Amino acid sequence: MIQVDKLQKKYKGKVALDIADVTIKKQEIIGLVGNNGAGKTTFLSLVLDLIQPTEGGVFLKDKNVAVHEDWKQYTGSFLDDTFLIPFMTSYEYLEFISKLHGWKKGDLEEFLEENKQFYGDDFLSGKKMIKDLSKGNKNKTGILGAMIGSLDLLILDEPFANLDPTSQQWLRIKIQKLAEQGVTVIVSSHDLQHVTGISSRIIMLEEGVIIKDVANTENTLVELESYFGAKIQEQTN
Ligand SMILES: Nc1ncnc2c1ncn2[C@@H]1O[C@H](COP(=O)(O)OP(=O)(O)OP(=O)(O)O)[C@@H](O)[C@H]1O
Repeated sequence: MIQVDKLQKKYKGKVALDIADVTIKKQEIIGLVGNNGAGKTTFLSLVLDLIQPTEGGVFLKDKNVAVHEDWKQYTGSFLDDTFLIPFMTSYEYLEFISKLHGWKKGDLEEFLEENKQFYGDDFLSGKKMIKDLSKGNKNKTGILGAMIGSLDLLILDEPFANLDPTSQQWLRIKIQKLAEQGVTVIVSSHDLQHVTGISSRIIMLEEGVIIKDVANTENTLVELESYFGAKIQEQTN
């Protein structure tokens, strides 16, 4: 599904990301972890062709994302508020995205009915523009927008942040269901509980380099917590 080939991104000569080679298979749920500045968003931005690599490339279904556009048809993503349209209501935004994917009104209504536990009654029927929504409801709008279309790949940056506990649980179940249906998922998160709760594989970045790439097992959460905990010791010593 995803092939990363000698991917490097430098900002003013300083390496932000340097990944020699990574393959992500269909239906994997990748939990991308790492401290602030580790390179997670840089990696996701390169996969989504939002920034240009200094070297190498990302291939989705064997096609370089920087050269071909096919991947846009089957890739849903939400990295941050810049993906939203601030002067639209949530419904207008989702309707806009659904039209881009060739959905009819009935398709959107069905999608909303299927996912209605994720949003409150007044969330989609309200007249509030996205710019006036709470941070959590903005995130819900972006996450729902990312799930519209014939998804083969879903990419979410910090999706659990600002969501209430019920919505966080809903999202965990939803991501796992999507993977069961054949979707490949990459979730970047600082929330180790959530990320190990859903992922099949954990990739850890540090200073732009992959330092861990392991199957997620029952011990992974404890291992990650002790790894990041040890950083405090290193900093205080
Ligand atoms: N536009 C930019 N110009 C210069 N440096 C940048 C730019 N974007 C990112 N960087 C640098 O690249 C490195 C990786 O940043 P990135 O945002 O990918 O990290 P991250 O793991 O997503 O961090 P966080 O957890 O804080 O979101 C950091 O050193 C950051 O300062």
